[in-house]
Amino acid sequence: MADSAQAQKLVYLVTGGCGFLGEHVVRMLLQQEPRLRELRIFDLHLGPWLEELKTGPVQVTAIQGDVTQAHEVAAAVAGAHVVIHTAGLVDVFGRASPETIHEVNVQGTQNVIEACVQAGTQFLVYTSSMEVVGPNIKGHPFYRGNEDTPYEAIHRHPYPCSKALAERLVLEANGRKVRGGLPLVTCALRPTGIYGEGHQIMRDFYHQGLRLGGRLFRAVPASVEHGRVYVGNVAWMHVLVARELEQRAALMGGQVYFCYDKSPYKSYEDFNMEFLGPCGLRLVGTRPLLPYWLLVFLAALNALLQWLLRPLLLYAPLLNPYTLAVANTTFTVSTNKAQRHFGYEPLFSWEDSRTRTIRWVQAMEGSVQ
Ligand SMILES: NC(=O)C1=CN([C@@H]2O[C@H](COP(=O)(O)OP(=O)(O)OC[C@H]3O[C@@H](n4cnc5c(N)ncnc54)[C@H](O)[C@@H]3O)[C@@H](O)[C@H]2O)C=CC1
Ligand SMILES: C[C@H](CCCC(C)(C)O)[C@H]1CC[C@H]2[C@@H]3[C@H](O)CC4=CC(=O)CC[C@]4(C)[C@H]3CC[C@]12C
Repeated sequence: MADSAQAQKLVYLVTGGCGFLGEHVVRMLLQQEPRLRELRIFDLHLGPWLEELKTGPVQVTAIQGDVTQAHEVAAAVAGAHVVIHTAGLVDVFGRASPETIHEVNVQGTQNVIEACVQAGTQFLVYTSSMEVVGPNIKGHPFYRGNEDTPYEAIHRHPYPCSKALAERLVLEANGRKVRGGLPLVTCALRPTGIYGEGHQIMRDFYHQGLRLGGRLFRAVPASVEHGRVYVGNVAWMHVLVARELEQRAALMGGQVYFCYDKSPYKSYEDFNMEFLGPCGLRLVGTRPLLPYWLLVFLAALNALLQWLLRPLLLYAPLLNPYTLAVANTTFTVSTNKAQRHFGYEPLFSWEDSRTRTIRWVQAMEGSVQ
């Protein structure tokens, strides 16, 4: 794939290319992959920003489609050299049913794999998640762990269950013969909590803080550490993996990689304050304002209300037993596997990542709904 005769010859498909991560992957590919001839962006909802990309040297093809529809996926994959599958239903708040989450995340991924096999597409990069590992339902900490750290991964929530199943499908598909007889080469990337421009939960916290007079109230002890990674670095890692898969198929095929960078380990809330603080918000309390037992009670109450109200309306607050457990469990990654296997170094320093995210939050001020 790398020789110069193939300059500007490659066709890439990015599923979920209009999502938070997907948009960064799309823009990163256009900046960092000189061999691109055509970039296909497949998503349930296409963004208007795609129009501006269509004037460049690379053919940008927007495809409105649904990963649960095998024929739509097959049509999008036909003729592609590489597929980056980021599309997924990211729902830990109970907005979608467990069946829908399974259908999109698991069946959708199976459809992508089958489409690659049928079309003769040899390289598949899958966006998995740290949630495939944990935190588990027992709340065991994962402290500075790497891809080989033993951890009891037990899930009940539909989102991590679906990501774990989908990741397994992708890894098991490595080596399958695609049309033409060559082996499929697959790889799964596991971001920790992604942040950066376009991050919906950061947006929600910002607006909540504004509504509360510039304050947010601490709910999680500062001692609980969370792994976070800048969206630009996650996108860069996808681009690099896609680029290196052919040359290093024997090493990288069937492997998982955590997505990491130099972002500091902090609690979820303290980390968010790195951006929201310079935008005028304050985190009140050095300890959680409410005792943990009360949060557990409120989370359970929210779950009950969600269930009771479901026939009438969708009640999906941030606090539920699952998000409380995740937010209260240390999960941090310390690894250099991506660096060893394909030379990954973060493209954005922590200072750059922080500045970019702050600028994005500040730009929102003018457009507060
Ligand atoms: N946001 C985070 O912190 C993390 C996200 N991930 C994974 O990264 C991937 C991208 O997540 P985000 O960008 O945060 O979410 P997102 O919701 O912003 O993006 C997902 C995209 O997939 C599209 N999509 C959903 N259902 C679809 C369907 N049936 N057919 C076609 N497209 C569909 C959506 O329209 C959206 O554009 C997901 O696979 C998620 O599991 C992994 C770790 C952390
Ligand atoms: C919503 C949580 C923060 C609010 C907690 C409360 C209500 C007590 O104040 C978020 C805390 C941790 C987040 C998750 C984490 O970053 C890992 C994730 C990985 C993914 O693949 C998807 C998203 C998420 C599950 C993320 C979701 C929000 C949190 C639970």
